[in-house]
Amino acid sequence: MTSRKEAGDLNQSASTERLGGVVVASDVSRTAPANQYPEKAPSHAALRQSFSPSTHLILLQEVPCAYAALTTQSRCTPAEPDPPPEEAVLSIFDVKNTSDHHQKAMLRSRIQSGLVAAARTAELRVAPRAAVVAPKAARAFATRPSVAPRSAMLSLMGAGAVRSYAAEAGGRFSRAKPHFNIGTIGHVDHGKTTLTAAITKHLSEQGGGKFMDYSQIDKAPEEKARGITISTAHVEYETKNRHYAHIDCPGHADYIKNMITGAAQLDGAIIVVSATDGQMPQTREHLLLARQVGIKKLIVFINKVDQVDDPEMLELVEMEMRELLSEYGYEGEETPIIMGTALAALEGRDPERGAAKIEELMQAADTWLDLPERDLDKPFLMYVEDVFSISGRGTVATGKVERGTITKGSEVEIVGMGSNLKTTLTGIEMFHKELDRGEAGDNMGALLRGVKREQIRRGQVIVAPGTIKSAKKFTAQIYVLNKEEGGRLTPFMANYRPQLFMRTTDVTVCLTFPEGTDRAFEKLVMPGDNVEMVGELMHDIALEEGTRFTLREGGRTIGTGIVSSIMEYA
Ligand SMILES: Nc1nc2c(ncn2[C@@H]2O[C@H](COP(=O)(O)OP(=O)(O)OP(=O)(O)O)[C@@H](O)[C@H]2O)c(=O)[nH]1
Repeated sequence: MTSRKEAGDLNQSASTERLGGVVVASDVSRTAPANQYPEKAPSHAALRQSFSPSTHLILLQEVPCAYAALTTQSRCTPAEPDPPPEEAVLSIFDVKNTSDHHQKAMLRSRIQSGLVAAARTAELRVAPRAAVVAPKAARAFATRPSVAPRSAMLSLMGAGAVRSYAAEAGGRFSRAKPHFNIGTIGHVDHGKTTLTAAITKHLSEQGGGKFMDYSQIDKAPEEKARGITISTAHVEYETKNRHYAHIDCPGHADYIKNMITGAAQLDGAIIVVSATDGQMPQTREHLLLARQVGIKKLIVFINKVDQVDDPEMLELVEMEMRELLSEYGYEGEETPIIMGTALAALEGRDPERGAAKIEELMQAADTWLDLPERDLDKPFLMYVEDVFSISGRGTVATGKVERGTITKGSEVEIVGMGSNLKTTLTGIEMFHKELDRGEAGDNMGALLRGVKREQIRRGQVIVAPGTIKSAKKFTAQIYVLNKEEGGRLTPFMANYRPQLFMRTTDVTVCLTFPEGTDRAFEKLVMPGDNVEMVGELMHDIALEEGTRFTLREGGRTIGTGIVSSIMEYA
């Protein structure tokens, strides 16, 4: 058992991150003196001591095999497997003494993707406890657009609310206005969250939704302390013409993965650039990702103009943004660029550069950002993002409907990760309201008949039966990010194994050159290259021609790609 002192050391020197009240301890082995890795990881009880009693600690129970093997190798073992639910610890023991670079990178990616899943597991675990405290609390089962996972967790803990199904919450979702998924992207601290709050404030004054202040969007207290957004937050508002779901994408480099998942759901985006800094590395990276995830048009908001006195400086930022947009395949000359101050709009001062600019921004959104073709006529496909057990109702999977429509009572198939399970969709809900029909673009919850919680996982797809297959091997066109875009500094060769992120899933992929490639054994792929490669996945996922994905290694994005053909189905 680790002593209180050791646990305290761990608190200080291990890289601990706080995710909405959840403490994530990583690199625990780093706390040991060099060459003396702990024989055993600190116990749950020891970790518990090092954090305040009010901190919610959870355990990542589903330790991936590779991770388990590697932790053994580094002579760390996961924390006690089954601590009391409300006091579990998510302990991540990074590996210091494995020399296998690829395995290490893979491990890191797995850890990152495990965080959100773990937070969600915790959220479900606290639900029954909250129910005891407040049995009559408002019952609302939240799909993704209205409440971010992390904020949902906090509201569960704070207000004692319990997840339940929409039918119990009452009301029906209105489709009076066309729906648009918009988001704020851009470099860290350029003002994305402030702008999001300012938009809700402005529109709420015109009756277009509810004002969400900064702290409601940028929710967790820990996060406020660090001043960075960790998870994507979802907000809902309306203009005269449209209903918007808004995703505030985090700008911090560590959380690009979240941004990728968030950005993948965007129909259009507002790229926020601070007038003081101009474009920064993440401005470029987010632009590239926006293009790769199929966002056709953007609007630029040059923020913090109150801090720049020189009009020439503003002109320069605008000019550079237009050039950058063109460089990344956007219509640089025509794209609306609005200059203002989100903070002034939020604080209700300087109306000319504040509120008026938010109005201009939303008008540009209504007119410049085209409503996407919803692919309504194609066969139904939804990526599973979260899975919940709703007592008395059954299993609900949430996610974005990629294409097609679905009505209650339809047959569906769950595909990917070794599964092709047929079932019936018995309920659909969105924004806490029940619907008879779900359609492309919706973020919906799907109630599935006779499916156990363990039978469906994030990363699988729910589809019209027989319309997509799970694949293991494919060819793809890949763009490898260069140094300026935050990519690798060095080239890689065949058999490179980064982590492939696609919509709600990630899996290790082995990249080789297509058959017949001249001198493939010595061929190098340089940062900045565009290259055709063959990818073989560690496990199968639903794939088809045109599927886009992102490649990451060691916590950073190294490339993006698009599937050009399927070579082998699962
Ligand atoms: N002077 C001034 N400050 C602003 C303005 N907009 C935002 N800020 C400040 O800039 C800082 C960062 O703003 P955020 O909205 O948190 O930035 P963000 O892009 O969401 O940052 P991350 O969530 O960390 O990616 C905050 O201190 C804001 O108060 C503005 O128009 N003028």
